[in-house]
Amino acid sequence: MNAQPLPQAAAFIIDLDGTLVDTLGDFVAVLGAVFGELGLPLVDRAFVERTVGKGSEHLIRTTLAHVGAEAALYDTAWLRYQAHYRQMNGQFSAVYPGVLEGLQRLRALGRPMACLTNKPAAFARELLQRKGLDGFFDRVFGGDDFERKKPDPLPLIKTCEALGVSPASAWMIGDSANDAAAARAAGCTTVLVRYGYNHGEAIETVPASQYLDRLDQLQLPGELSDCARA
Ligand SMILES: O=C(O)COP(=O)(O)O
Ligand SMILES: [Mg+2]
Repeated sequence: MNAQPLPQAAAFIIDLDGTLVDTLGDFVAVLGAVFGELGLPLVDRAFVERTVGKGSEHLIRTTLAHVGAEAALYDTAWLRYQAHYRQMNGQFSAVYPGVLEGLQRLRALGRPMACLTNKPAAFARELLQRKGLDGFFDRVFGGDDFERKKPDPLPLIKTCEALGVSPASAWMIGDSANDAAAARAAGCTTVLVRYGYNHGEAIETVPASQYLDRLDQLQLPGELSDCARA
């Protein structure tokens, strides 16, 4: 139970991978294609699931290190990764149950909405469009739009600025400790989904105001019961 009343949500900022779309299949397919071309061992799905969420550069570097490849292969791997990702983006991905309904409900509230991901912005915009989710967002920002990525608060602070709201009145909905750390440091309210990728850790180890099994189960102030609050 939390004695502090939850702030009203003046804006919603929502993560992409692991929150709106299950993109693990895309990451596994793209890494498989790149590592196959480079003659490197392939990594399994569980490894990729633990490693996504901190941007493509981090994923490639960590995967190269994991298979014992030379770090000097990074530049080639990054170029091949982008080429394959462009081809496969969204092909092995699915929108999570409850996302469409949840976004429709939030959109109907008439408050500004942004998608904020560590994925490169071009891939993020293309994926949202391919999955029919682009129309819900006033702004979409990716990992290469700002100087630093989540868990740094900068992307959230800049997104709030772009939406014209203060961080203290914005709600960040994500799937990982990365999202929560950025939200906490920016001063946003944190909501976490239980079904995404939290670096191999149980999501409820990460402090949040609400944990959701589906996006359409988000409870807004006025609807919140004490037990729904962390
Ligand atoms: O690491 C990525 O590429 C994407 O991560 P995010 O959408 O969960 O921020
Ligand atoms: Mg995520």
